[in-house]
Amino acid sequence: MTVSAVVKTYGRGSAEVRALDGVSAGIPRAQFTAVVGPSGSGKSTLMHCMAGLDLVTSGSIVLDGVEITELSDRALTRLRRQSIGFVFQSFNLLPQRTAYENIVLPVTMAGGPPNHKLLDYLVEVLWLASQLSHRPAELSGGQQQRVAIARALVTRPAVVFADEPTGNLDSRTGAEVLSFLRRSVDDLGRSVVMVTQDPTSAQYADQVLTFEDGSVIEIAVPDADTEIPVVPVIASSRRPAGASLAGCPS
Ligand SMILES: Nc1ncnc2c1ncn2[C@@H]1O[C@H](COP(=O)(O)OP(=O)(O)OP(=O)(O)O)[C@@H](O)[C@H]1O
Repeated sequence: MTVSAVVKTYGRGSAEVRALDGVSAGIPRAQFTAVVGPSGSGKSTLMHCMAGLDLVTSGSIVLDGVEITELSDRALTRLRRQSIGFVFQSFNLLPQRTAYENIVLPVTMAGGPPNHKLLDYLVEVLWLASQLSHRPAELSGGQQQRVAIARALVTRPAVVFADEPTGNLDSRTGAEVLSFLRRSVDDLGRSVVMVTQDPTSAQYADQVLTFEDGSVIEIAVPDADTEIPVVPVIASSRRPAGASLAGCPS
């Protein structure tokens, strides 16, 4: 995904806010990109524009060769359903549906059957086997976020956008969630873009875009040899060697 000279303004005249002030950045395929910066610097606005949830004022955003800023509403909706997965701070699960129904919802809404090999894999690595029949209110925050990650990955999207995915979790549970996002890059070849205010979360990323006042002021590549925090079961290195998904359809 390539973002070129993107400007996004809200309001007019003296009330105009320039949320994005000519942002350019590459989002490499099958890599984990973290977007960091102070509150109000434009991180969420960029993510909403990249996900086709908000229109740019000017500039270009290309996903898999498609200029998404020129798509119709209908085409954008299709793009979001087929090519984009979302993970939100507040989980956004449907309260009346079970964990299983929430996970497969994007596939059933598109009229297709779920890919059972992928589904089995997601349920196993996200430790959800014993929670599938539970409703969200019966799950912990970490369990709900793991359901949301499975839901985001079940359509095999080109990009997963995660907006403060650990914001409502304690640090240990947050580390688990970050490890799962890391694995969705390493094991399933997904591209992940995560907005976060937490600098330690950015340690899980391959590249870190730092925002200030609507502009990217730094693009950094964290040291690949840096150890990231250890969480149970999941390996501690940036590229976990254990429990790989060999043979799992990506
Ligand atoms: N719908 C909107 N209408 C008007 N102004 C907006 C709107 N959305 C965002 N803004 C403004 O655009 C700027 C960037 O906001 P944005 O939410 O992208 O920042 P952020 O870095 O994601 O902040 P936070 O970390 O607090 O979520 C801010 O000045 C914000 O007030």
